[in-house]
Amino acid sequence: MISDDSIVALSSGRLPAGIAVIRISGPKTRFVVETIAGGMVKDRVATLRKLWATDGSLMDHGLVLFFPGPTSFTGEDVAEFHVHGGRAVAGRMLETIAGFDGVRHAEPGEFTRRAFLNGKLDLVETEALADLVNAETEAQRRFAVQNAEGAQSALYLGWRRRLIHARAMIEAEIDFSDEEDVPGSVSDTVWSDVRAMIDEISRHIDGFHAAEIIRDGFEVVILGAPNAGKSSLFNALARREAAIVTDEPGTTRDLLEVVLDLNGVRVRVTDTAGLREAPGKVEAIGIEKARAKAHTADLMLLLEDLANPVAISEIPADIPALRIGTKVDLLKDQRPLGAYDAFISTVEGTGLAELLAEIGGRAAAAIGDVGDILPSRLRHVELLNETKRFLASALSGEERGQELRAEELRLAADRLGRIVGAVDVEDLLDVIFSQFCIGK
Ligand SMILES: Nc1nc2c(ncn2[C@@H]2O[C@H](COP(=O)(O)OP(=O)(O)OP(=O)(O)O)[C@@H](O)[C@H]2O)c(=O)[nH]1
Repeated sequence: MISDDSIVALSSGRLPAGIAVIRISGPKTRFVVETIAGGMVKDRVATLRKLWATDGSLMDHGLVLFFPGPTSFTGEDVAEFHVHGGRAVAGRMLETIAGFDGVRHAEPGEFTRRAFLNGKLDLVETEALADLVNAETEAQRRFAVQNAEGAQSALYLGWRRRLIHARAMIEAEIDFSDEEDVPGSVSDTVWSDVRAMIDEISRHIDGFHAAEIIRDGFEVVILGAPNAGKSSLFNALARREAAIVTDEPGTTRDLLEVVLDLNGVRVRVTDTAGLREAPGKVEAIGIEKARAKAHTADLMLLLEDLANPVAISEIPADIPALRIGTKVDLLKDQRPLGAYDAFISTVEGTGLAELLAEIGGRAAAAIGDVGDILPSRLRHVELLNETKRFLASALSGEERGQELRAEELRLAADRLGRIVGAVDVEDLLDVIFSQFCIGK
């Protein structure tokens, strides 16, 4: 599909910078290059040219690259101008190019949208490309790059192919059921493959939590009685870990969050209000929030002041926890009573590096092998669950007859097709492309 209009945008980052890359895609690309660069350049070869405005004045001196469609990123003619990364230079270039008849400024994600519409990328690869552009940690980058290269799509398309094959076999069996030469075992083979596929899809869906951790972070919640030393530990973790990704705003007064990058894995640590029978209303709300937050944790750090141990109650039993004895410096020669997983002193710095290593190890274990192919969006999980439901229904529906079972296989394959965008996805496009920045 070739668009009528051409689009232009600044495709590189914030200015000023060493170089700014201005990209144009669409039918007017060739004409714009000829006009601005004083003639065409060789396909796919970087060429240094003087760049002229339409009034004949010199705008800059830069590299020009021309990628003829359909073998370009968008599938259309595409050109890039690599100019000096000053605001005025980029501004003048953009204004000049967008001033050509039939050329306009691009919407966010519009280059990628054209690539999708021209069959250069499927929907899952498009989502992975958005993840790659937004990746902040090494795990996020590794996860996104393999999916952008098509690993996740290949898995879904593989299942879809097997289902299409299964359906063809069942339909052949229906058509030739009177004839002697269709062996009865065909149907057995088909249904045992469908059963195997249900297991494979279930295992794949189980990996979604790992994908969520890669993307949103491993959730660590610090809990303990008032004065147990929670805020001191929180501050120490925030300061000790050099690679803080962001200090996320939007946290409430009583839940404070810091985001760490531990060996390439995003880890979110939340400090909570001290747990006790609250005397006041405001504190009671804070304590409620702390308890609610504990339920969403991947790991709880349960802090107890060794000099004044107060065990905390009503902690979720099914969430992994580390029981941590704090203020170990105050103990001097006494031995701590009770079983603790770690001892720390934020005053002397004892035990903090070990604790960080333990948290980092657990976060890494939670995401498993980054090479695993996981569903990366809730959208994928929902469609995979529908696929599974149709398959389970087809598998157990012997009494309904082969025609209906074959139809359920078709519906299952259709859901897989929707994940990669091979079937009917118009309604999703605006949502997906709004995740991109302008120029991508
Ligand atoms: N000696 C010693 N004192 C500590 C240590 N950690 C914290 N404290 C002190 O213990 C007191 C309480 O520390 P916080 O970190 O504010 O404790 P908290 O659990 O956040 O307290 P709330 O906000 O009331 O829930 C402060 O006076 C700290 O200076 C430590 O490792 N050693």
